[in-house]
Amino acid sequence: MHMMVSRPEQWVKPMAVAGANQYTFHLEATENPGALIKDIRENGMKVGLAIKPGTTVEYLAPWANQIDMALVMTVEPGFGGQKFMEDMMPKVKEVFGSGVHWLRTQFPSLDIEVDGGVGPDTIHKCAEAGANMIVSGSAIMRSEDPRSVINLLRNVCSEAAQKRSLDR
Ligand SMILES: O=C(CO)[C@H](O)[C@H](O)COP(=O)(O)O
Repeated sequence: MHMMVSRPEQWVKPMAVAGANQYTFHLEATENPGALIKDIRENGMKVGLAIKPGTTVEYLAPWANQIDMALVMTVEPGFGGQKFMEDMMPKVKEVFGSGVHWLRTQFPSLDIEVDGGVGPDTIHKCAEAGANMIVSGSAIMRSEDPRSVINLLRNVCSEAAQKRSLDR
């Protein structure tokens, strides 16, 4: 579950009771991420931690060893159909030339999800940066052939992951 809500603390137990196996909350929405991570684990769920475009990845990094998935939003949260923000990709990967390496390099086994504006035109950027989980709404729902779009998105991510593991 991606809980795009304020006060995410209040929904942990209800979501666990409803059968959720992962609870993703927004870093910006809580004053105590550590306590919330502990509570989610104690309720038997995996932990996802999301950051909005305006939040730098340095705020997420201290929690990266305690979570299962980092979610880098590539649009402002709110609604589907927005334009993919390519300038979020350095949060996932390396900024060429600067020597700064981010999530995929520092946390090779972390699940990294991108959400917003992801489709056939933008998936290569996400996959090459190192995202291995994606959310895609409009690109699939507005397609005349959703199945082929899903297959394409899946294949591009798998091939990039395979290439990364061979390069290591
Ligand atoms: O919930 C979202 C933003 O708040 C998602 O980005 C959205 O549902 C994904 O849709 P799209 O692929 O059209 O960006």
